[in-house]
Amino acid sequence: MKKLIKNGTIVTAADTFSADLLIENGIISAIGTNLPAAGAEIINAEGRYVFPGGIDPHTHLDMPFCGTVTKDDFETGTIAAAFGGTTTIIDFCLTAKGEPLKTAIQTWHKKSRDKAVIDYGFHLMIGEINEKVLNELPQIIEKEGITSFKVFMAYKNVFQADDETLFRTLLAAKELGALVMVHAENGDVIDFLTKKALKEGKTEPIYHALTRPPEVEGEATGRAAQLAGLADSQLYVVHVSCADAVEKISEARAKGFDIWGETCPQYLVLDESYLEKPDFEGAKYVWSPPLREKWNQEVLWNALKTGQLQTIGSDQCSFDFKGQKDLGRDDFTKIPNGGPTIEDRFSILFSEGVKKGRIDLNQFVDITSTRAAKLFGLYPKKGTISVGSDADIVIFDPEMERTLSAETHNMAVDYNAFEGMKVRGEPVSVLVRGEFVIRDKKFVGSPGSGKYLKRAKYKQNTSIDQNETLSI
Ligand SMILES: NC(=O)NCCC(=O)O
Ligand SMILES: [Zn+2]
Ligand SMILES: [Zn+2]
Repeated sequence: MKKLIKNGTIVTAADTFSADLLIENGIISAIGTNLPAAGAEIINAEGRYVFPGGIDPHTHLDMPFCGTVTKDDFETGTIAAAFGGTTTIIDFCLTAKGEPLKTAIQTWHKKSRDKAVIDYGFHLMIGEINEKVLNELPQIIEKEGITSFKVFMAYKNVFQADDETLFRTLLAAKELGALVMVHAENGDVIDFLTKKALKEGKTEPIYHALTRPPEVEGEATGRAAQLAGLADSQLYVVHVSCADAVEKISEARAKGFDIWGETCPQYLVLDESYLEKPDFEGAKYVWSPPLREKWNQEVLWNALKTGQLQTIGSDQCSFDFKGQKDLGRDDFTKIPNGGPTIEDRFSILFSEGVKKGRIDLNQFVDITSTRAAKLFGLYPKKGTISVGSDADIVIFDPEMERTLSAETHNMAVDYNAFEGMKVRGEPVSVLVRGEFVIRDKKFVGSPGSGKYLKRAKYKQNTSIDQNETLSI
């Protein structure tokens, strides 16, 4: 059905202006005033911002990890994402050594197909590089439209890949048109430090942070950047948590390397002291990389403002406190790493970023949506408000207040990492391809309505201006 969003303030990464928006067949068909209203449902957005739907480029839904499986699956996770103003996610498809990549992708399709309520794509984990993998990659790009690969430099004996694998992945990605993402922490050094800590009887959650100091993130970030430079390839560093890593990304960018960085809401507003909460509550705040000393937060905000970091991913990877985080009560290395963040990514960035003057409104849109669309081959179908784009829209009340809490959140987990935090600015209604998924703060979507997105290839050094229309 035709819809006309009237009287709102449209905000893109480049502009802020008052105009109406006509939606036909799921696409934005006109932007302007005095648009033809005949037969259209009128939606009044007076006093509200009209943003392009958020794109969360970093989620782990229904993912086996640390001896358990993340609590949120593609249904609960995408419903929560939609409440939070996100209309597209890109989830990490795990692979296993020796198993065809295609099998892993089929598993991820099965997990998501009948459940997602918003659109979604996959990044593909690369754990090994051999002839079989190299033969499969071109088809994965062409047929599946998966144009980003993920290499873990940490989680020794689980996901960690060696430098040869990373380097060869960078070379393959350059040739094939994919973006290489890295979890940049030195897994070997962490392995040594964690074993040493346990030997010394240090078992509490805080030792998770103390055995993964900023230097191990800075070192791995610098190493990955150098290898990307040597391969003349492209690199995206996920979940940047500290000044050491920002510095390495900035240095590499200053040399002209094609390098991008993402941070996450938890690193912007939480700090290392949370891991010291009594009664094992610190386990709720176990992320890798870990939360850092508070002063790092302003470094991250400043990097977003100045463009040294370009995106915000939730790194949604939720585990219940009871029954899952509990696994590590006597040994911090057994605490499942990750937390519930998919729902609050957008609001935290708006409230703490725009409302506190750390970033402006257009930067907010760029960081939460447009830049990820450009980097991951979705622009301009996704990530902006323009004629011909998918009508993925967030109608946002900039003054509405909410207190983040497990009692009211829509994620499936039994705690909220930001419990008690007050945010100002909230999505009121959210549309995906012209259909309401959230309407006046109520879920009205349906599981399985989310569409799998085949993504365009990465174009080196041009992603910022990548402007072609995609036929997906
Ligand atoms: N970040 C985290 O602690 N958990 C999710 C997996 C990952 O991204 O490393
Ligand atoms: Zn990671
Ligand atoms: Zn992650």
